[in-house]
Amino acid sequence: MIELDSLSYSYGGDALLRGISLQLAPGSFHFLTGPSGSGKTTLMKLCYGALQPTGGTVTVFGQPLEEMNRDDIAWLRRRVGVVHQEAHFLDHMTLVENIALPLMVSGRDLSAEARNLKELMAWVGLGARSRAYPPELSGGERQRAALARALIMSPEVILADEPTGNVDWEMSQRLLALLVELNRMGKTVLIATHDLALIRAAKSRVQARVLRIAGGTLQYAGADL
Ligand SMILES: Nc1ncnc2c1ncn2[C@@H]1O[C@H](COP(=O)(O)OP(=O)(O)OP(=O)(O)O)[C@@H](O)[C@H]1O
Repeated sequence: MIELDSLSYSYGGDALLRGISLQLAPGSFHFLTGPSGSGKTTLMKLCYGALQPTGGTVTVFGQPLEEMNRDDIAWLRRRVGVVHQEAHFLDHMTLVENIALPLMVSGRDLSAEARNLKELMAWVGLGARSRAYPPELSGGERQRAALARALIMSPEVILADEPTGNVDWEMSQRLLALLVELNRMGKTVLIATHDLALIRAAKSRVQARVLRIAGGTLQYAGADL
């Protein structure tokens, strides 16, 4: 589904990532951990075509990233839902309008999607907050809204960058439960997180592989986590 082969990446100076090979198989669940600044967000960006590798290859849905044109990248973005570390919303639009934005941009008929949208809002527990404006949301509501927006195009893969970054333990468990449920529905999930307690909590719920980036390379973390 997403395959990295001997990937390296540099923002201009020394290589940040070196010789990284990884396969995200359909339906798999991965955590990506590592120190701050180790390259977790960068690795995710390489997985959805926001960055091109400086060495090695990234293949997404069977197509090498380097051969993709703008239309291919747009197609890829519909199939890969990204929950960004800092979710940005348009403050003058309601929450439901923000979440529906990707549908509008891709020219979908919103009236035909209304039921899906309502179900999605309810599923993330924001049914009653649909008409709220982004500045009125709590941290946990923003994180769930970011997840809903990543899901609106029904992606097959979900890449979530610190999806529980600014929320308390109870809310992080709720977000984790949503991501585990998505995985049970067959979606491929990768979560970047510093939160080792979250990873431990997930172990009883889902068969997850834990990856760790350190010193530019990727290792599978041991059972001591
Ligand atoms: N656009 C950029 N230009 C130059 N350097 C960058 C850029 N984006 C990130 N970096 C640097 O690359 C390194 C890795 O950043 P990245 O955000 O991928 O790390 P991370 O592991 O996700 O960090 P954190 O856990 O703090 O979010 C950092 O040193 C960062 O300063």
